[in-house]
Amino acid sequence: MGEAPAFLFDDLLKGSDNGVDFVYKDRETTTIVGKAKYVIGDYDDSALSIGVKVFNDSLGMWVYPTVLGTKPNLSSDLWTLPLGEDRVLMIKNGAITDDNLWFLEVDTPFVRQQKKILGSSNVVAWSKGVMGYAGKPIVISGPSGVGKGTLINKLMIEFPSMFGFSVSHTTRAPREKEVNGIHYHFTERAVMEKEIKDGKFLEFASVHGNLYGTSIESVEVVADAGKRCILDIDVQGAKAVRASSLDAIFIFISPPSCEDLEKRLRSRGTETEEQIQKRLRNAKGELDEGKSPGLFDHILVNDDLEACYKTLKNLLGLHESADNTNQSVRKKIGLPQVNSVSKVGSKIYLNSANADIGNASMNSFVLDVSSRKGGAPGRTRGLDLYPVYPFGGLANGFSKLS
Ligand SMILES: Nc1ncnc2c1ncn2[C@@H]1O[C@H](COP(=O)(O)OP(=O)(O)OP(=O)(O)O)[C@@H](O)[C@H]1O
Ligand SMILES: Nc1nc2c(ncn2[C@@H]2O[C@H](COP(=O)(O)O)[C@@H](O)[C@H]2O)c(=O)[nH]1
Repeated sequence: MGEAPAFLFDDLLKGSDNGVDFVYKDRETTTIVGKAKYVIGDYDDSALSIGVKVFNDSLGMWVYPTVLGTKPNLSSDLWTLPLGEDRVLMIKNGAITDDNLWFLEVDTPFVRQQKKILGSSNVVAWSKGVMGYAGKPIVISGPSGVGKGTLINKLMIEFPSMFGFSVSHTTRAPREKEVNGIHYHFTERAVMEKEIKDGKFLEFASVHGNLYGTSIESVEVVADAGKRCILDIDVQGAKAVRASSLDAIFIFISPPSCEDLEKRLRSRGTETEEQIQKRLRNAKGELDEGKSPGLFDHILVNDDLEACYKTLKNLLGLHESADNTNQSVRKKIGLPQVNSVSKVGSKIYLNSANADIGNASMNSFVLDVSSRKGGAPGRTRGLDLYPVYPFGGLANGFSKLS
């Protein structure tokens, strides 16, 4: 039996409180967070996605912020409400299950970090809400040739529906068997630099003379597929991600010796002698940095490949060999057409116009955001949505996420 809502059903039907705003015909909602007023809607006829503008009190004018992350598609039937001091929750009425809950982050650690990078105080970021948890993203780092890619491939082959690879961008030339969009997004330096300036990257670094980076989209694409994201990035990138709001597990792969590392780089046969020397020189610094306190959660020595893979699986909690341990427990329930929204603590009560007091179980929903995790970049996980009877209690057959 669930917890009784701490209010009367009539309050729900009255709707708007706690800063909740609804749009149907006016085409935009207004939500006040702190001292700023955020207007969300489809006020721009030429746009394909939902627009955001902010009333800046100190300037006394409207500003159009840089909007990061995948933007929600247009909808003129929206609810918005503030969630704390750092984000706005947006509910798209009648949208498909995976597109109905969105968070506009206005002052989260990620947004603050991006404001610094972009040198602008007008930055916001969208993050799509998903039910349940997919496991935390995994950052795998270590010197070139240590076997990161080999270990990641083994995971992806054994657990294809659980893991997704974050496809990085790079300015280096493709190797013989590398495919654009699968191994990397191969790109021109000028294009990548422009995209970095536009705030499209979670992290980027100059590695062995080329530019490499993880775009926000590459992490989001994996999260959207309900998979756990694996990032293969260098130590500088790992540091940047550690400093970001991406809640990840950080694993450093170390070689048994520098001689073994050299042998592996040579046996791979993908680099020129000059490039091998450069990678080996850089490896020394990376091996020292790998030991930096607080940076990596786990350090694995990749001596015997099978033994190292087994240790990796154990620390990721993958004791079974079949791909049947999908940690994503996303519940797929659709929302009714919501006609009133009310917020009590971290629970948002959603009611349909068709609510029939006698049989309202499927018309009254609680969206519980108390176990919310993650956020931009990526997705906001850990949401729970369950139908309730108007005077308390969970509807039959549903359990709360715990
Ligand atoms: N434990 C191991 N023992 C021997 N060889 C290994 C081991 N692990 C990986 N290798 C081999 O070492 C070479 C380099 O491995 P891999 O390409 O996976 O390294 P990497 O860390 O991904 O390198 P980069 O950072 O340059 O992409 C490959 O030829 C691979 O087959
Ligand atoms: N900081 C980042 N480092 C990255 C990214 N993608 C890959 N890498 C690292 O670069 C080196 C070299 O890779 P290679 O494919 O040229 O051998 C290696 O250490 C990778 O981990 C990234 O997006 N960001």
